Amino acid sequence: MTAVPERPHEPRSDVSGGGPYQRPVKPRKPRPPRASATTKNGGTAHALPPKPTISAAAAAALPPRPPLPGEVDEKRDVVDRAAESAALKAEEVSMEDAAEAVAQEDAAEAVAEEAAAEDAVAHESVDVADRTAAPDVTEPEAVVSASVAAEPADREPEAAEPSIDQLDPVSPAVMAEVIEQLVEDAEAPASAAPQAVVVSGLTKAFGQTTAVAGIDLSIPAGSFYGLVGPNGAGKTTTLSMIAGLIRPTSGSVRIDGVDAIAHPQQAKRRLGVLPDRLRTFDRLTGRQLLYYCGVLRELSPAVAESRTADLARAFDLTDALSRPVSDYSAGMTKKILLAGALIHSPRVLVLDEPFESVDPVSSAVILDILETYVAHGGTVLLSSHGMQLVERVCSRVAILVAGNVLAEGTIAEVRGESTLEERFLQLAGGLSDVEGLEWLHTFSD
Ligand SMILES: Nc1ncnc2c1ncn2[C@@H]1O[C@H](COP(=O)(O)OP(=O)(O)OP(=O)(O)O)[C@@H](O)[C@H]1O
Repeated sequence: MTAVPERPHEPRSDVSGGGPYQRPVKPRKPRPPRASATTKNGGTAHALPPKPTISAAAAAALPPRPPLPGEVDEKRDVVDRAAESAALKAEEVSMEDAAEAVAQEDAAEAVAEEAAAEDAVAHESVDVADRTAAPDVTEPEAVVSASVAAEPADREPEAAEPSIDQLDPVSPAVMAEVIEQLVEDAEAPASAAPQAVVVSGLTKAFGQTTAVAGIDLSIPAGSFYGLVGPNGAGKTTTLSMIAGLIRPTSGSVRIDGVDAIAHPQQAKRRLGVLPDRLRTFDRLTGRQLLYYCGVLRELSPAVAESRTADLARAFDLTDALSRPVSDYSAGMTKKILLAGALIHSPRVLVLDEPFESVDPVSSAVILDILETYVAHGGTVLLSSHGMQLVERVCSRVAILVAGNVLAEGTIAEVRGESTLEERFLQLAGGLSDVEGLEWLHTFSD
């Protein structure tokens, strides 16, 4: 609730008893008919007259405007917004405040009537008197009316868009509060970048084995994110939970804002997945496999066929498309499955060891495809044992050891003064003890 500043009342004796009161000389105009309008808070209120007609004495009976925010050296646009907000706040003042404002208007009206009686000008009407008699005078708009009445007589003519000088006065305390909030908003950092994948407290236990021990990860949209760790650290388990291939023991996974556990189908629509173990429908030919990957992801048959040809060309698999996938090499199988993960152009790619077994030429092609995909807003989350590759292509990395995230951040943050590999070795426990293998040097033949 906002208090309207108290306004001193002009004693009537000043007007009628030969005091300093001077009768206004400004000619009064007939009052224009009132129009009805709907207020912002749903009530019906009369629109303000274009310019209130009030005597100079009545105006003098009301206090001067409070200082405007521009006087405290705020930025002009902040001030404009503050003034607008303050005007809105002024509409929200209570009924008592409105009544008080009306009482002040009454005083102004009495002054004007007194002057009119003295003048014996019967045809002159005092505009404010009519307004006070209006039944909706306690509507919030009425407060604004009273405020307008307090404007100095030499104000510029009202424009369609009021200038800052024409805005209604509000309490300095309210104004200060609004300004403070606006300045806070202006200084607040831009909202954080959207996250493609967010996992919280993610845990997976296989019997007595805790593969993933309650990890938190946030993967920004449009980033190339690396998950590294020694064998058995929990990388595949983590990626499998994110991809919806296995159910977490506890914790949550959100894909592009979708709760992947509550709404797995919606989440999976946004994902392209290259699983670790290359289990697939390997009795199908490469062409059939890609076609079915496409139509299962709701592509039309024509689009699925066309993209199959594009991907086969990119991955150098065109000649192999007619052969059963069971006949493919490990690297070829990896590539056809990667093509299958890409065919529906998902927002997020979850790739478990995408470069494992892939020759350098194909690796370069895959990298090129993925970097372009990320440059266009896609997100890649991959696991890899290739520290140099991760260091080169990823923007962020997490080091997972024994189911826990031991380091996470940008590549520079995680590696510090060392290389990523050195940092990895420090966190993963360094080189294992090779003592006890002397027998290996005594050849059996
Ligand atoms: N289906 C399963 N049943 C039982 N234990 C499992 C299963 N899958 C994984 N584990 C165990 O969970 C732990 C993490 O395995 P995971 O495959 O996630 O590790 P990883 O980091 O991917 O290892 P690598 O680098 O060797 O692929 C291991 O101890 C593993 O034995």
